[in-house]
Amino acid sequence: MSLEMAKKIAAYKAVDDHITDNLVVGIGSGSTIVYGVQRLAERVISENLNLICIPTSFQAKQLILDNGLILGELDRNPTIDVAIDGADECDVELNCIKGGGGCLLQEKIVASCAKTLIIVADHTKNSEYLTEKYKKIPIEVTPIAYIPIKNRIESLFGGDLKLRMGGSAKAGPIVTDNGNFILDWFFDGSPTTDFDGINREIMMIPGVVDTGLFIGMAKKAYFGMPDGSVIEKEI
Ligand SMILES: O=C(CO)[C@H](O)[C@H](O)COP(=O)(O)O
Repeated sequence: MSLEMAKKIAAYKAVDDHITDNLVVGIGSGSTIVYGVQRLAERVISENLNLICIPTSFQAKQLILDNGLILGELDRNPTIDVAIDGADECDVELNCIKGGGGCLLQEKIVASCAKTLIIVADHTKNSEYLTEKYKKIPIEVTPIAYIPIKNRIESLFGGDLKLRMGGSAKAGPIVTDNGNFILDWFFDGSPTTDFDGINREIMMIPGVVDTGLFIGMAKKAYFGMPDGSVIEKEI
């Protein structure tokens, strides 16, 4: 089974297991959630569900609108029943690295407002510990502070921070939905690395807006497997 199909079966199962009528639903960002929104839209039509969807990015907002779902906002719906989102890596305790798509800030805000955060991913994201396979931790920063933050993190913890560039699609650095930069921290952790402590220290550095370390936030993860099965991990 292709990676795309693995993403799809994970997202479909998560939506089928967790979505019922009259919920406020957080909609994540990335390629896997696209299938989740497809399934939501199918079920809204076939079961006449009443759902309000809260986006985690410009992409998520467009997905909600393009699929004919009801767009909500945190001002009106600050409590979210269930948020469904992808991840770049997810460890045995369901701690995650997110932000590969550059949307980590709104993703973390929405996750923090959700009673339940569900992760949907293909099997390549399922790890023992963070940075086992995915070797970078995205950090959203205020543009004027990116060099001091880079220097500070490198001297505190080592590794190498690189400003995420737009490549051929954009000259210069990418700018997030919130007008910030992303520093990708290339860092090799181990099963004993204290990512919770590291996250807390990084969050204290002036100019850091948020990190892609989602510690203790997810309750359940669905991983689509090459054989067509879906592995479920729950805390
Ligand atoms: O955190 C994210 C975006 O900021 C995504 O959820 C993460 O990158 C996973 O994306 P995909 O579903 O494409 O693998």
